[in-house]
Amino acid sequence: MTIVSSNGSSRSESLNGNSNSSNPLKSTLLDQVASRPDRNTHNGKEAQIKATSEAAKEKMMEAVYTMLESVGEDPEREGLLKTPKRVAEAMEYLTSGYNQSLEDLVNGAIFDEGHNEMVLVRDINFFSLCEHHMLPFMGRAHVAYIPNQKVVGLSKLARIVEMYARRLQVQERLTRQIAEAVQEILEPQGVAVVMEASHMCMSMRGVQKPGSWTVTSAMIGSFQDDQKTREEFLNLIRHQPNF
Ligand SMILES: Nc1nc2c(ncn2[C@@H]2O[C@H](COP(=O)(O)OP(=O)(O)OP(=O)(O)O)[C@@H](O)[C@H]2O)c(=O)[nH]1
Ligand SMILES: [Zn+2]
Repeated sequence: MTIVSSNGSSRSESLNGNSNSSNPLKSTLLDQVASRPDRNTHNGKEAQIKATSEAAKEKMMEAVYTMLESVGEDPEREGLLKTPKRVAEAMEYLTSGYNQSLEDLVNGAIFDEGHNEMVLVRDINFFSLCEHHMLPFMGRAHVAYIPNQKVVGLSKLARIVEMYARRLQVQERLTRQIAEAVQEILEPQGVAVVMEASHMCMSMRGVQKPGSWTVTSAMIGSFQDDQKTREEFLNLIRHQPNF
């Protein structure tokens, strides 16, 4: 369920899971992943995910040069001479999540601890780009899971957020991809992800509502099926730490 709150005013308490809780978890997830590729399909085929090549970088620089001309600037003036290169490098970094894989990122940091209580990493800052305007949206992610004996290195949860955020995204898909990735690597009893973000395409332009923020959630397994577990998670992400 997605909650959109304008100017921080009306954050709802009722983050419910979606309606497919009766299906076997694994096959449901596989179906969901298959029907929700990282990038839009093109002519029915999934786009190839590959590292930015030198040729691609050159094309990006040419495009920036053209944009500078198109806004009436002189791309040859001193202050703008290096701008196409800078923008191309910035874009390469901001979309670097396309070149990462879950396997490399986790790097085997999965430990059999026999721990079965909730693990939550809160307030993971993230920056992403919306796929509609290629403008930033940024905020905080909260990622929790209830282990099934196995736990993952804590930093890996933040790295998963980072990998999917460094792509062209919509917030709902980003939230779901993070939850599915944790499900895939750990097969835990449940996963919950909440993301709170502010979209520059709604602040700097368009509807121009600075201060509005969007909350999205993805709940899997026990977080979806058990209201108490979900409430415990929601209370924990609201709790103010004393340090
Ligand atoms: N659901 C969702 N929508 C998003 C996200 N990021 C941007 N958008 C929206 O994508 C929509 C694109 O709408 P369009 O009408 O095609 O584009 P537009 O004319 O630029 O729309 P406005 O932003 O309303 O000016 C806008 O409503 C954006 O607010 C996101 O992460 N999730
Ligand atoms: Zn946008």
